[in-house]
Parts: sequence; structure tokens; C-alpha cells
Amino acid sequence: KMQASPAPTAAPTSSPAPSQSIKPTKRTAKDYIFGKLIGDGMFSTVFLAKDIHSGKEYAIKVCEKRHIIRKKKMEYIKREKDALNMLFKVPHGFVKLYCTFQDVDRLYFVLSYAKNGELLSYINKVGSFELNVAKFYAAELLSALEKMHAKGIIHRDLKPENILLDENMHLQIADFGTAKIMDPKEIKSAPVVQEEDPTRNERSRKISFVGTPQYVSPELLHNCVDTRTSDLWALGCIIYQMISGLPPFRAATEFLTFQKILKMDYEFPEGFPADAKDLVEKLLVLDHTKRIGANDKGDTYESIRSHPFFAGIDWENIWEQTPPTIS
Ligand SMILES: NC(=O)c1nn(CC2CCNCC2)c2c1CCc1cnc(N=C3C=CCC=C3)nc1-2
Repeated sequence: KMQASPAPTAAPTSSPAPSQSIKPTKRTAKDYIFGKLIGDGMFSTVFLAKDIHSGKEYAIKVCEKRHIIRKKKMEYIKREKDALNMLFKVPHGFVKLYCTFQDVDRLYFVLSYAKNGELLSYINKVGSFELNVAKFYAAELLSALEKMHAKGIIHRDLKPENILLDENMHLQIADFGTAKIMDPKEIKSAPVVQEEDPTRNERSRKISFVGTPQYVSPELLHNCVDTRTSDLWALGCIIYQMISGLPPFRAATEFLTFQKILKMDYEFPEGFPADAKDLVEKLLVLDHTKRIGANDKGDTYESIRSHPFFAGIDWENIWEQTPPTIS
């Protein structure tokens, strides 16, 4: 079980015998002052909260047990906790899960607070990013995807609303409630050639999860296959959106958006930079096995890193660099 940094206790006067070693006390809601609501989802509510002992700010995700059970979402909750625990030791690119606790009615996830909020609000505020800004955040996003996929975690609902910015304006991916955890050996060794599951005929086929319409990959819609390349599709949509201001596939309804995706019905606005256009075209490929990066080996997407769009990116130090000003 995840334990927070133990609540401060008086330093022992003498080292306690092993059997009396001080066990960190499990946090409860009483250890926090709950502040403003910062997120309200189908199955959770997220509050800004302050730890009464340390004064530190956290984002606390609260889930109603009854609702989770009634909607049979226990697996989603467990998967999010497992994914966040697996990513805890990764120093950059993700919100951190410090501890969890529960009371009679609710589950609590104490997460790092990304002070500068959503990437989406910055895109909307400035209209669209300058190329150097789009390149920097695309590189941090790719670097975060590499670390996530190397651990066998697929996010499956990447979008600018779920990409947060910490107090230093570095990127943090949030909301792993939709994540899928695969065997890391499975995720990168065999090339991505997952065929449609023959045992699932039309009638019985049920897409267990579909992401947000504008960013959902065609394979998830078409034959409910989801692999790490689904996150690469979303990367393509997000790069397009950072540079043009809007996602590539958009329509009045979800169904019309899905239709546009399956028909690859999108275009680049005048003046869209050539290198960026070339990379987006290589990411937004219907056949996920032919998407750039689909057959890369190891823990990095070398074929994407070496694309001309990322020329000049210092991959080893990107998280230590000062992000370019968004203006
Ligand atoms: N669902 C979550 O896990 C989650 N939801 N939020 C707030 C959402 C607001 C709508 N867009 C998606 C995120 C968070 C988290 C993780 C943990 C987390 C950490 N920091 C923030 N910070 C914010 C600061 C300002 C505005 C919004 C979020 N938010 C979250």
C-alpha cells in the first residue's frame, strides 16, 4: 500500500526496539484542508488540498465507493492506482500518487498538484503555439510516452485537457483511469501486428473503453484493438492542435467525428510548417502497424526522435531545461 511521507512524529529519544519501530501513520481526510474543486469527472472529483502538517498543496481525487460499485468501475480505479504506482519512481512527465486512503463512503488519491493547469488552456489562451514551443512540449510528451510505454502502460485518453503543467511549466500527464497495463515484454518486443481478436464476432464485440472523440484512434473504433500506437495517434492530434489551435478531427457530433477519423478526413491549414506536417502525417496513419514508431525497439521511439521536426531537441536534458515562454 502506498504510504505518504510519514506524518511528523516526535523524534524517538532512543532507537526503539525493532518490534516497536515507528510505523508511518496512515493519512486520513482530517490531515488535509480541502479547497477549491479543480476537476469533476464521471467517477471522481478532484480538489486542491493542503496537508495540515507540511502545508504542502496536493490534488486529492475523491471517488464515491457506491458509485464505483454501481457502475462496475472497480477495475478502472485499481488500474489507475497500479499505473500511478508503477510511474512513481519516474522523475518527470507524470502526476505523482503519494498515498491513498479511504473512509466509509469514499476512496482518496493524494496526487501532486500541477499548479499551472491544463495545456489546453494555454493553447486556447494564445490561439496556437509558436513552433519552438510546440516542438518543446511535443518532445516532453514523446519522452513521457516512452517512459510510460516502457513500463507497459498505455494511457488511451491522451488529450490537452489531461496534459498538465507543473509550477516550472514542465509537462505532467494526468488521469490514468482509462489506462491499460500490458506485460512490458509484450508492449515493445513483438512488432505491433495485433490482429482483430477472432473470438470476438460483431455482436459480442464490445469496446470496453473509448477515449475522447477528437483523439481516439481508428483501430480502437474499428476493431477495438488498443496498443501503445493508440497513444502515438493522440500525439499526432496534439502536435497538430498545438500548431493550428484546433484538433484535426472535429465535427458537430461524436459520431460525425468518428466518421471523419475513419475516413482520415482532415486537412492542414495554410502555413502549417512542412516538418510538422510530415510528422503528423506519419502519426495519423489508419493502419496502426504502419504508424511511425510502431516497430521501434527498446525504450525510446528513435524513428520519431530522429524526425526533422525534432531537430535540435536535447533529449537527455529536456526535463532540466527551462521551457520556452508560451506567448
Ligand atoms: N482525473 C484526475 O486524475 C485529475 N483531474 N485533475 C484536474 C482535471 C481538470 C480538468 N482537466 C483534467 C485535469 C487533476 C487530476 C490528477 C492530479 C492533478 C494535479 N494537478 C491538477 N491541477 C490543475 C490546476 C489547475 C486547473 C486544473 C488542474 N489537476 C489534477
